[in-house]
Amino acid sequence: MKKPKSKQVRLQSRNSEVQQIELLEKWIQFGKPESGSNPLSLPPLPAKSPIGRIDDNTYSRYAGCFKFQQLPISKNLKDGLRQSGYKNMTSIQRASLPHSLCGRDILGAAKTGSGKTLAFIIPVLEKLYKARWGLEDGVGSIIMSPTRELADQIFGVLKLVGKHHGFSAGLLIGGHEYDEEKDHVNRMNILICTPGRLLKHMDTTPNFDCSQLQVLVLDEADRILDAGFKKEVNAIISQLPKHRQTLLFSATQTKSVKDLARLSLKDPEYIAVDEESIAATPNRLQQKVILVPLDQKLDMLWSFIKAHLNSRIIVFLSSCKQVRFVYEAFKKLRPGIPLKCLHGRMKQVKRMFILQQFVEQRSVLFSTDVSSRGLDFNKGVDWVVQVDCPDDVASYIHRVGRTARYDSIGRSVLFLLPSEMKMLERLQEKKIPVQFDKPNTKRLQSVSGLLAALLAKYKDLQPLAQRAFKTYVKSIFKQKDKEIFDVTKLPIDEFAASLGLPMTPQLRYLNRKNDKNTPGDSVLAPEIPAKKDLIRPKPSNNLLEESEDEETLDLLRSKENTDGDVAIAADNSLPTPRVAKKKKFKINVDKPVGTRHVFDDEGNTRTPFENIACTSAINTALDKDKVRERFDELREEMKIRDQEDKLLDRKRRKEKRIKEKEKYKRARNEEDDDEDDVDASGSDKDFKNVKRSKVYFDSDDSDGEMKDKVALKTDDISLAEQEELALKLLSSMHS
Ligand SMILES: Nc1ncnc2c1ncn2[C@@H]1O[C@H](COP(=O)(O)OP(=O)(O)OP(=O)(O)O)[C@@H](O)[C@H]1O
Repeated sequence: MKKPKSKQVRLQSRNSEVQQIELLEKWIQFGKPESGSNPLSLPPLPAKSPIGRIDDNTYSRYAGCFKFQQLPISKNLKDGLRQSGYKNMTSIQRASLPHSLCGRDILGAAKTGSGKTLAFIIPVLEKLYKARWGLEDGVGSIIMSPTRELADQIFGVLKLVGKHHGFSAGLLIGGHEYDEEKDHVNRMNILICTPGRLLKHMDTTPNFDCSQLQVLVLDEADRILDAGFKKEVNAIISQLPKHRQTLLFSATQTKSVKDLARLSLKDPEYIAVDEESIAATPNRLQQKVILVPLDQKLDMLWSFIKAHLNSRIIVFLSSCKQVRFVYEAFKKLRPGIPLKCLHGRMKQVKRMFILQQFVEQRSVLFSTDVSSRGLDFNKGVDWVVQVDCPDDVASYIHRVGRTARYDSIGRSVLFLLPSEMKMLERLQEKKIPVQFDKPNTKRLQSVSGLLAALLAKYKDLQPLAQRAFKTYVKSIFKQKDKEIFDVTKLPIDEFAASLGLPMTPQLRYLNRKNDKNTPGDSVLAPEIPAKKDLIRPKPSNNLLEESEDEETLDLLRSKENTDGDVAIAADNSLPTPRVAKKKKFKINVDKPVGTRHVFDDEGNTRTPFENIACTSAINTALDKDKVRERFDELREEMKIRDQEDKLLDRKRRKEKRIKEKEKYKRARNEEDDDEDDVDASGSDKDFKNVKRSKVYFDSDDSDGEMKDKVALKTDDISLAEQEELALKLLSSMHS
């Protein structure tokens, strides 16, 4: 067991810490680079020149130095860096650290894989060290990342290089136990978080206080500051003190004055180390663009995977649904290399597990843009394959940046449709050295036939293929950049066939009525049951495991579906599961639904009412008008009661829906508060909508049930009452 330090030893170490901080402060002040200067333009320090204090008033130069050991940073950090294998600084570290260590705000841009993480972790640790920050001081620094995986990775680097510092650090991301975080968050000095989760703590954790914040870091700053996170980030910033150091880093930096004004940066240093460089992407990255018709994309991908069975490959597709279909279908075709998939709808634990497996094993990872930013697979990715065109050049840069990191080599290939060739121009305009090639079709292996057979064999795959088809076309339809993404130029039918679909699902928003292959509305009309008559049974298959409910609901509640076309029409190619809705029970006083029959003297059946009313009438010669009058009265009475019942029913349904919504909100807050933190570019936005629709659907469903119950109840009451009233009527007539 470690012996507790004696009072004297503690005093000594405190004194030496104070002295070290004093020395560091003086050293930093002495060699402070001019604001706006570029430390990269300075010559390196002569070999074997002294480091730190030279004499009483002179210190060594640190701006322009090459080694971490030459920086005015604490011994603890130097030890941490050395033990983690970091010796020489990368360009972005050399350019930014002399400024950030002086406490200046930084707006840093450098290529992917160039070491930006250390460029912000070092000033964070040093600022708190020099302020002698302790447990009781609370949150001293916040590091925000757009995705959970990236936050986790930053946390790992912080733990590694900061292990000799005594700061407490916490990872606040969705998918973690919120209550556990809540208990510890107030004792954390450094928080690494996604915006949604941080805001949640700001809003709900008692005594959560960031008023003493010293340093705010936004990694992938352009992403965090874009529209997807705007609300959260504005709310967070409004709760942070203005007097702080702010560091913004990204490979594709924002220079928008509006964005920077939101952050109240003070004379920030603009550090763009690669501005002069020929390429905006890593030098050791070989980049290819190939022209692939839409209906050959999967053939090309399959052939590519078969030709690179001993590689680590990331395949980017545009949506979760694309990812799931291609992953499931290719898995069944067994290419001879492990396949994995990653998207924003997966549970956090599973996401982390998949990433871990991908690092450990040569495999193919099918992914959405959730893994396009910041992730550093330490064993290296051999290939980045972009099957679907990225939204823009920035997205391209981040995707290809998953390979060729630091000093390793890497290769990437982008599939472009003939209609997307404008993207090639855009890449070239941004100094991205891509080599354009025509694909080698001789080695192309066609999989569409195999996919069709798979779809016929595995019914689970059919809905996946349909969704992949529809989501892809819709994503192109929704793209703003029509110069690149033109849905009218897509060979829709060929594309559907290439996924193995026997018929092209209908896409009404494309107005393809005249298309031979896609039956128009009028042709489809008799085939399609009205939406109200359909209840899609929940698919019971293991392919639709995680978040399948949401997907099913998404399908049911998608815009297309609410418009009453796509989901149903699309199923024209498949046997549409039709389940008639339960009939609503209605009370008809004129024709009671009572099942009890009595027989008259001639053996004719009579309903209870007839029996009571008519027979009595015959026997007692009742006044028929009086009877009719009384019946009318009763009918009116029934109507009023029916009305009351309906109101009561509506009120109950409303209350139930509110309860459901509240329950959902609570659950959503706890589990997925930072859907926003994951890739707002589609997949995770989808997720939000889907989750929402789940609740509405659930409540609708239960409403449906309730309606039936109420109707049955009304029926029960009315039958009983009918009898009771009839008896009353009898007695009144007798009297
Ligand atoms: N000074 C250094 N010496 C050696 N390796 C380094 C150094 N700095 C960073 N690295 C390594 O380089 C790799 C990329 O670093 P990092 O993840 O910080 O890049 P990045 O610029 O943030 O990339 P991205 O833009 O994709 O987020 C990591 O594996 C990291 O360990």
